Amino acid sequence: MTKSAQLFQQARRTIPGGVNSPVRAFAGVGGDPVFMERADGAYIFDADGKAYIDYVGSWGPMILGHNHASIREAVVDAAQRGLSFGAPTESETTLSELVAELVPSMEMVRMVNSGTEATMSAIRLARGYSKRDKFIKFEGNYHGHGDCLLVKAGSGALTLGEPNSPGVPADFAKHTLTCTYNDLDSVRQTFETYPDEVACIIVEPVSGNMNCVPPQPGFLQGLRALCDEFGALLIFDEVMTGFRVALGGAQAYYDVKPDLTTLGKIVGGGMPVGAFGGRRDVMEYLAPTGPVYQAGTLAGNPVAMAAGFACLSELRQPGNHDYLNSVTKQLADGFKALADKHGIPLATNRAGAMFGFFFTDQDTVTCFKDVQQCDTERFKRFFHLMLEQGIYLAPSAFEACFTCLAHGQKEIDATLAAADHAFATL
Ligand SMILES: Cc1ncc(COP(=O)(O)O)c(CN[C@@H](CN)CCC(=O)O)c1O
Repeated sequence: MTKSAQLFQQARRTIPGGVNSPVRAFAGVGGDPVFMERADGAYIFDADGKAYIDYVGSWGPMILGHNHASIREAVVDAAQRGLSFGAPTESETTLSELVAELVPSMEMVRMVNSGTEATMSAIRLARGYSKRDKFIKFEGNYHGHGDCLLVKAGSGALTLGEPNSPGVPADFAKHTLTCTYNDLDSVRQTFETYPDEVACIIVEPVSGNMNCVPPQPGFLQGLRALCDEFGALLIFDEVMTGFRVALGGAQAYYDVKPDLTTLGKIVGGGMPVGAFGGRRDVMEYLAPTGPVYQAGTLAGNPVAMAAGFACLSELRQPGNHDYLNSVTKQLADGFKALADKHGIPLATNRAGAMFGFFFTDQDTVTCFKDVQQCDTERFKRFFHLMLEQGIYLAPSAFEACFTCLAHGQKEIDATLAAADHAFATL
């Protein structure tokens, strides 16, 4: 028995499913999860010492590559002054100012501990500010596990086939209105059905939780116009796309300005950080300046702030996003060319430093229903063929692949060689 298998057997005795987040459990691909022990650059190493080229990157945060010296040194330096004070520190202002500089729509920022906290808080703020109860989300979008958000969610919930999670009272779900991604008519119809009741739209400006599905031309601009027409706030959930699709996020890439933005993952550089922010008049409605309550013991933790600041300071260096885009294009185009070579129907999507591939003969994949028609059984076989060859993809057909600055030509060539073999063997 491998050490990873032993660790999994032991973990399941005290941790549900042996994991602290369901998508890690390999339920979407079958087999047992691989226990990892360390990571460096583009590589992650399992408990048995096997190396993998990593395209999960801790589900997005590791855009510099693992164990980056500037983040590690910042964390060690901050930790030497104490881990947490429960009092304001300069480090929170320093990171908030950097976020506001890189994402100008975020005039004010509140730090939290996860993407889920960011989205649930942003929705509460939008509801409090607008004095409206309903909000619009999209099928296949995932915004964390807040009760009102686990309605036709993507990501883990989709993989586990329980889009409407038990434990969410119907009264919570009834105010969540679900529309079709890339379908502005479905949004207009919903607004017209509830003309003065919709507080906000929350959207992944590039979907990454039904695998990678970018917005069709005009979709995000249309959501902006509909929110303005019906007096709702537009929330971009950039937990995944923030600083990844472009340095300024998907809102910079597509030039659409939301009222609120949620962040996670990269903003913490691998430490537990989420954030939400936006228009000053809206954000000042938040306690203690306003009546909408939100709080957190470890929010703005100085060690985590140091990690996030180091990560963004490094990432913003000139040329980095051009490099990430070129790596992502090479991989997506390479997968497509190799699938064609082997007569495997495959569609690919990409946006900035994220990409996805779908086993389907559809020309395009633009919404949840398109994704549902894809061959997930073929994905499972492909996933394991790649894992055996030392390529660590997201263990779900409904997750995107993430590139990082440590992915060099050697890693790209090795990944495409492994894909060539996997496509030939499918
Ligand atoms: C767009 C978007 N919004 C919110 C979240 C929730 O963030 P967290 O609470 O997991 O930090 C996420 C989390 N993403 C998943 C993977 N797609 C995290 C992985 C996991 O659940 O373990 C997200 O992608």
